Amino acid sequence: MRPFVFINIAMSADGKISTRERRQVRISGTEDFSRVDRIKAESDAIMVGIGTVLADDPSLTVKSPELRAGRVAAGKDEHPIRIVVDSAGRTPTDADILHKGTGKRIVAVSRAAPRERVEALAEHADVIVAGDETVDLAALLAELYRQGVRRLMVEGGGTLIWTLFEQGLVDELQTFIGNMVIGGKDAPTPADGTGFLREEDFTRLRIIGTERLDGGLLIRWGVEKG
Ligand SMILES: NC(=O)C1=CN([C@@H]2O[C@H](COP(=O)(O)OP(=O)(O)OC[C@H]3O[C@@H](n4cnc5c(N)ncnc54)[C@H](O)[C@@H]3O)[C@@H](O)[C@H]2O)C=CC1
Ligand SMILES: Nc1nc(O)c(N)c(N[C@@H]2O[C@H](COP(=O)(O)O)[C@@H](O)[C@H]2O)n1
Repeated sequence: MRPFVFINIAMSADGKISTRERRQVRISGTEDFSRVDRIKAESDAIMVGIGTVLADDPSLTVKSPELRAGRVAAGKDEHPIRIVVDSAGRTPTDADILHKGTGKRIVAVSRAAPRERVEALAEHADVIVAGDETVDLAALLAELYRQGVRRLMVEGGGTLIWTLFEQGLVDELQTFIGNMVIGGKDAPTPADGTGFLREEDFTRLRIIGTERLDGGLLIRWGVEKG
């Protein structure tokens, strides 16, 4: 068993999620950031890859006091569990995700992570070991389910999202398309990694909702199970 896994990603009209220098840029406007805050508050956990932590230093906290209060009234922590997928245990111990806001954090590492890094991270987060060289995502999701996570939001970046699609571990994709062009053949996209080669392997999607926001477009896609 695994949680319901949905991805939320903001990309430019030309399909980039940041600049070629991997510098975080504002693609969403206030309307989309409010929506992101809502779907974050509705999730049990929120997950990013180590590339996103190193590039953006996100806190992944719920920003609205009303949404945080709603979670507490429902008997939950103020913020969803925050998870970093980090094979080698490279998360900086002063990263915002480990310090901003209350509640549980998880760093998922592989068995190849140096012991001193695991020990340092264990002072700030629960450490889950899954996989030999890279984090075994299916095993991680099974463990999260065992710990009570039923709804998991994935915020990026492109490498983690690609692997989740490659392994058939995604149920829904929410793509916000902002009204700008970023350009650059090396700028990250929503699903990087190696990509599929054969048409029969492509992940097939169906539109389950659309909405105009911030001069751009939100598309919600369901993943066709085949
Ligand atoms: N516009 C948006 O909504 C968002 C944009 N971003 C952007 O994405 C970029 C970061 O993306 P990436 O560099 O691709 O990093 P990423 O956040 O996808 O992390 C990838 C890293 O996770 C680790 N990892 C461990 N096990 C793994 C597994 N089984 N599968 C995949 N990865 C595994 C590896 O070290 C891998 O290099 C930044 O430029 C950031 O600004 C990130 C989040 C949201
Ligand atoms: N939804 C969305 N729109 C954008 O325009 C973005 N640049 C991002 N980036 C993601 O948001 C994270 C920031 O989280 P905190 O505000 O620190 O909680 C960042 O790391 C990206 O994952 N997202």
